Amino acid sequence: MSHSPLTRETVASHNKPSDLWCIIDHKVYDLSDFVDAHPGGSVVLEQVAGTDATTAFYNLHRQEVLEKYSSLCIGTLSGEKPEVIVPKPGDLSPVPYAEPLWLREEGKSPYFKESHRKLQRKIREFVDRYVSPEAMEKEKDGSYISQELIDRMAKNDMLAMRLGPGRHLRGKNLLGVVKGEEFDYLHDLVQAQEFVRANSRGFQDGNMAGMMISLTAVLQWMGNEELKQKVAQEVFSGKKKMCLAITEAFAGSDVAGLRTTATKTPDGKHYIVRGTKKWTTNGMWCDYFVTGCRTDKGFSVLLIPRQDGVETSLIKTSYSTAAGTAFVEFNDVKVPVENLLGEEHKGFIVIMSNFNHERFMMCCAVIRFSRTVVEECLKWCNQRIVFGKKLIEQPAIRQKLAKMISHVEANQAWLEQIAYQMSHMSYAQQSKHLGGPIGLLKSFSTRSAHEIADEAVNIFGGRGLTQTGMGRVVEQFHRTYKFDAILGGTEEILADLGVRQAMKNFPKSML
Ligand code: HEM
Repeated sequence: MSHSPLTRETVASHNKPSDLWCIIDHKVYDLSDFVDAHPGGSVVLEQVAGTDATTAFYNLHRQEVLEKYSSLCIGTLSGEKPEVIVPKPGDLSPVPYAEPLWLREEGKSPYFKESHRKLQRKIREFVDRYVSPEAMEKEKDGSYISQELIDRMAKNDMLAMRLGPGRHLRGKNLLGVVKGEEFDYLHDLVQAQEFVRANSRGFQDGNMAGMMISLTAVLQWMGNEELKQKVAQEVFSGKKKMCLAITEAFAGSDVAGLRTTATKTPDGKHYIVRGTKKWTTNGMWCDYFVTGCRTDKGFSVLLIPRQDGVETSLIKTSYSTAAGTAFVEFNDVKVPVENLLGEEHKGFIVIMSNFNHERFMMCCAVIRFSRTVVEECLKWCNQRIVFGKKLIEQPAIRQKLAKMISHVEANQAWLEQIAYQMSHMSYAQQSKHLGGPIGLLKSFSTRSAHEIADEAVNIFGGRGLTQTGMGRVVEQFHRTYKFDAILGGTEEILADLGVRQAMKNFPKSML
């Protein structure tokens, strides 16, 4: 920090490549030692040497660049005040439409009560402080989630919370603001949407998505109570990791086409599992695989611990390898019969039982990520100057934004309504009445994501195709939104499910 008062005149005198200062948002930056390291080159900095470069800077950079390089700042201009809002961990975004309506200062909601608001604040701060920095790093270098973050989440019951409401939360005081017994699907929506704000799609799945879709099967269907408690404790405490291994190269949704076999040993004490699985999220580092197998009279689900004969290799997909997506091979793996989940040959129901929750989580996520893309576009359009005016001043751009905002708000409203219904229905009622609507919402919200990604890239131009800099989030969304359209049931299958379920409940008489 400089000790003498900083004035615009003093800054103007530091206008040479070897002595280069400039002003950004009323703050003075000494760029003399940074000129040669600047990713945008030295020439552009020399062009603004000694001047107020605020407009030029925000036309090309994200605010986070200034936070990263804060050491270059030597002080604030005497008598002036910075105007740019720098968010603190936990803050809501001041950008219109960047938060769902219920979260805005003026926002009311028939659904969200004080405990939802309290939980939202706690999780936002946690994500800003601990999840986002790691997520950005891992998304980039493709390495896996740290044990430190897993431990931190486990300590705060966040792993258990992410399985949704249920008996596993009994007796817990979640983040000190919600009793486990009171945690409903609106709390669930809150936690899911807050975690997505780390804006790292591969890491988002790398952050225990495998556990979210597999441990439920163990809790609900494992017959041996002692083994169930042991495994649940290991996973909720973050000591062991679990994933769901159903899809194969041969078959995805078509379970009848699976080729992994589980054959009982003559003494009836074990199964011998042989086969392969593909696109197993988190498979690279998991200790347990909830695995779909063909048994002699049908389909069965087994909890397979990692052991000799289980091999995992990394599959590179469009998102980061931080998700740990694996090709899994079971080469004559011996599994005790106690590890069977549900009844032998009746495994379909075991797999089906978590579909609604999984898809609901995916809706929460893709709708929240779509909203962030809208926020990015609004910020960019307000910041970017082309043909002498801000992008937002172009009517064609405003049309695009209007469409994107409408998709997000409509989907969020539908999502909240479904979460409310889920909170007031038994598991059986949910299965009967909500499988279709959740399927339709997932299908529709990923179609919306398609529209939003398309418009966002057009708005950002080349930056929407560039993995660093201003368009980073838009580029990533455009590259990865298809994960939500494919995983957990494709758009077509889910749209069809929505209509078929409606027809099942159709009155018998002609209307
Ligand atoms: C404190 C001052 C500055 C810092 C720390 C800084 C840092 C950076 C960084 C990290 C990048 C890489 C892209 C990104 O992450 O956004 C970049 C790119 C760039 N910078 Fe700067 N910069 C500064 C000031 C300026 C100014 C004043 C100008 C121009 C007038 C400028 C022009 C550019 C250009 C043209 C690029 C390439 C951007 C693109 O292709 O989108 N920079 N800068």
